[in-house]
Amino acid sequence: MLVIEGLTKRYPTGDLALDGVSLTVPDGQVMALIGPSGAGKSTLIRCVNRLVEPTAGTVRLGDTELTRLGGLALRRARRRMGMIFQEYALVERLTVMENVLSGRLGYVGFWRSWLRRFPLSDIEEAFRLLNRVGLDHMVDKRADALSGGQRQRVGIVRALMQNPDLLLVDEPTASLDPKTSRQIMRLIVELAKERGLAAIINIHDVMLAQQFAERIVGLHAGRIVFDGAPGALTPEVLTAIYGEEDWSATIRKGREGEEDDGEGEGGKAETATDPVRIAAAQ
Ligand SMILES: Nc1ncnc2c1ncn2[C@@H]1O[C@H](COP(=O)(O)OP(=O)(O)OP(=O)(O)O)[C@@H](O)[C@H]1O
Repeated sequence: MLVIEGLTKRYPTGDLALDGVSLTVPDGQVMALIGPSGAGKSTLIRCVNRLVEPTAGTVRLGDTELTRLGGLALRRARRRMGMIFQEYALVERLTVMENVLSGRLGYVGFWRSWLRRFPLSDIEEAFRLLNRVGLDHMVDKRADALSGGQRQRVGIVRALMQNPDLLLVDEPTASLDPKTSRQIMRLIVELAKERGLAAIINIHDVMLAQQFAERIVGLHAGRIVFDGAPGALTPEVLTAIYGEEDWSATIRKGREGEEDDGEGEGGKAETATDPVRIAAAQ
C-alpha cells in the first residue's frame, strides 16, 4: 500500500507543482492520474520514487517511509518501485533478454551482472514474463529492432523483474497508436492485478484512463480536484480538472480514438465510455 500525505513540491524556480497532495493506493489497485499539462502529475510520480525531492509531506510504501531514506536504504527501496516510462528507456544495442535482465541489477552484484551471469531463477522468470507478454520469440532481438508496442512490453517486463510492490507508470502510451495503446494499458492493468501491485499511471488520455483504471485522480495546479470511479467523471468534473478549453479538446480526442478503433479488439474499450455519452446517460 502506498500512502502519500501532504505532499508538496516547490521547485527552486518558485513553481508550486504539488500543493498538499494526500492519497492512498491499496495493493492491487490501478489508479490513473490525469490533469492538464503542468498539473503536477510527473512531479507526483517523481516525488514518490524520490527522483524529485519533496518540499514537504511524507510517502510511505508498506512500512517504509520513503521520504526519510537516503543512500543505500533509498536505493534498496527503489527496487520495490517498478518504473515504466513513455520513451521505454531501453538500451538500444542490447537484446530483449539483456534489457529485461537489467531489471535485476539492483539485486545482482556488480561483477555478476557485468559478466552477465544472472542466476538461473532470474533467467527463468525473464522467459516466463516474456512469454506472458507475447515476446518469448524475441529474446535475442536487439531493442532498436522492435516496434513501439514491443519496446513498451520489454519495459513492462523489465519493471516486473524487479519484483516491485508498486508500479509507477509515466505516460506509457504517449508514443503509441490507439490500438497498441489499449493493448499496453490492458497488459499493465492485468499484470498489476495478477501480482497484487499498486499502480499509478500518469496518463494524458482520459479515454484510456476511463477504460482501464478502476480509480481516477484528477490533478489541477498541484491539487487533487477529483478522486473517484471512472464513471463519475462527468463533464463538470472534467471541466474542474482541465478547464473549459482543454475539456473540449479532450472530448474531441476521445471521438478520434473511437474512429481509429476499427478492429474492435478493445473489449470494454468499445462500450459507452465516451464522456459525452456518459453525460448523456445521466
Ligand atoms: N525541474 C523543474 N524545475 C522547475 N519547475 C518545474 C520542474 N519540473 C516541473 N516544473 C513545474 O512544475 C509544474 C508541474 O510540472 P509537471 O511536469 O509535474 O506537470 P505534469 O502534470 O506532469 O505536466 P505534463 O503533463 O505536461 O508532463 C509546472 O508548473 C512545471 O513548470
